[in-house]
Amino acid sequence: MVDPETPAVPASAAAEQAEHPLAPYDAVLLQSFGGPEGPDEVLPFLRRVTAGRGIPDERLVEVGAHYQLFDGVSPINGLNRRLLSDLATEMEQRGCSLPVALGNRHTDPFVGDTLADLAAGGAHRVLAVTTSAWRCWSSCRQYREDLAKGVDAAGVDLQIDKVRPYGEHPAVAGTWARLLTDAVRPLVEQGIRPHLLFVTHSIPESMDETSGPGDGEGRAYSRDQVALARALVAEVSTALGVELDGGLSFCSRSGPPHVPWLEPDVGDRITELAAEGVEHVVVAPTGFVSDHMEVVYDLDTEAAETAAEVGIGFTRVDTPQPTSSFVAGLVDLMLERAAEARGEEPVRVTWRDLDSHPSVCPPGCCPNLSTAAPALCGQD
Ligand SMILES: CC1=C(CCC(=O)O)c2cc3nc(cc4[nH]c(cc5[nH]c(cc1n2)c(C)c5CCC(=O)O)c(CCC(=O)O)c4C)C(CCC(=O)O)=C3C
Ligand SMILES: [Fe+2]
Repeated sequence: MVDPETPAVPASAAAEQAEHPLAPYDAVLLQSFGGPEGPDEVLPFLRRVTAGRGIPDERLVEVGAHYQLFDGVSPINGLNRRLLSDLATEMEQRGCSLPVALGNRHTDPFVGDTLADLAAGGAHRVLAVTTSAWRCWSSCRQYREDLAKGVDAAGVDLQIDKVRPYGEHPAVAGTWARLLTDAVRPLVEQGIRPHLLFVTHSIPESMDETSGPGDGEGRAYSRDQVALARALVAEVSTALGVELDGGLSFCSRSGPPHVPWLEPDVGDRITELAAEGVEHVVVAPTGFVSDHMEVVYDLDTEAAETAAEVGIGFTRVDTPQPTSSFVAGLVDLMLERAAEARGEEPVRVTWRDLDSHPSVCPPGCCPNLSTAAPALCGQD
């Protein structure tokens, strides 16, 4: 019997919404850095990235030349478009489809424009997922500042949360373990004992020292990544039944020479390893989830050249992003964050015994050392 008082659609729609696995969110923002996609886009991009940052002009010319080697095209935007579509497919297959859109800091589509679009499409609560997995101002809080600026610029009323920093999640750490083991296995089978050289983006010492919660020990950026490097060395050694050696190094230093940045530089480290008698390096850019200019230039071009010069073998491990374990893992992280937003206490999965970190950044987390700026998704 049909009750004429009962609206047929709204009630079931409401029930369906309440049961949506990603509730309370109604849209997902994939948040990234952006990169140029043609020769004419390089300089404007570099000017935007370095505006007010005291990067010497020589460095801009040098970095511009790296991009021009690839016809001015960074791999980052294309890979992000692919990730967007992979995420949409995975979300659909797992019954948690929502609008999902890309918003960049430095190239179109910019975060503010994307947030305006999502709001115009009816979104109220947005879940942000950055393409940067680690904790420091540049890799975490600056994205939170982008959200605050974006909401302001768009003039929209959106509540935004973000997934926790996720370098230790199986999406990243577990995927690296598999990719690295697969890269090392054939070498070990040939009797080679490669050195496992992990690489992340260098940052100023001061940014590393202040990374992590304000009341913590600092150095969250380098400590988390050293912890991953150690766990991966142990994992690959066990998996292949050999005792391998390895450690973390850094690429893409910029800024004035008198300002200390994290070291050793990957090229210097390769030279040192060759002098120590190492015959092969396997380079895993664990600081990045996908190929960026830093990976295709600083590693595949420059570091590979250094290895050839000093006469040692060089293998670069693929980055996690195109794998199904990475894409599925990001969706797991989104579901975890949604459960937290509903007041549940989901298990925080991490790879091996690596530590996880809060989804809502604690006060003073990864401060902006030049100009304090409002940021979303934190307690301050
Ligand atoms: C920690 C970190 C990440 C990882 C986290 C994340 O992914 O966000 C990252 C990512 C990226 N950095 C990128 C490009 C650049 N970064 C620069 C400058 C800087 N990066 C820094 C740090 C980081 N950067 C820092 C402390 C500076 C100094 C000036 C400043 O404090 O801002 C400059 C200026 C020229 C130069 O000095 O090299 C460029 C062109 C691209 C795009 C690549 C592409 O096109 O494929 C991506 C993904
Ligand atoms: Fe950078």
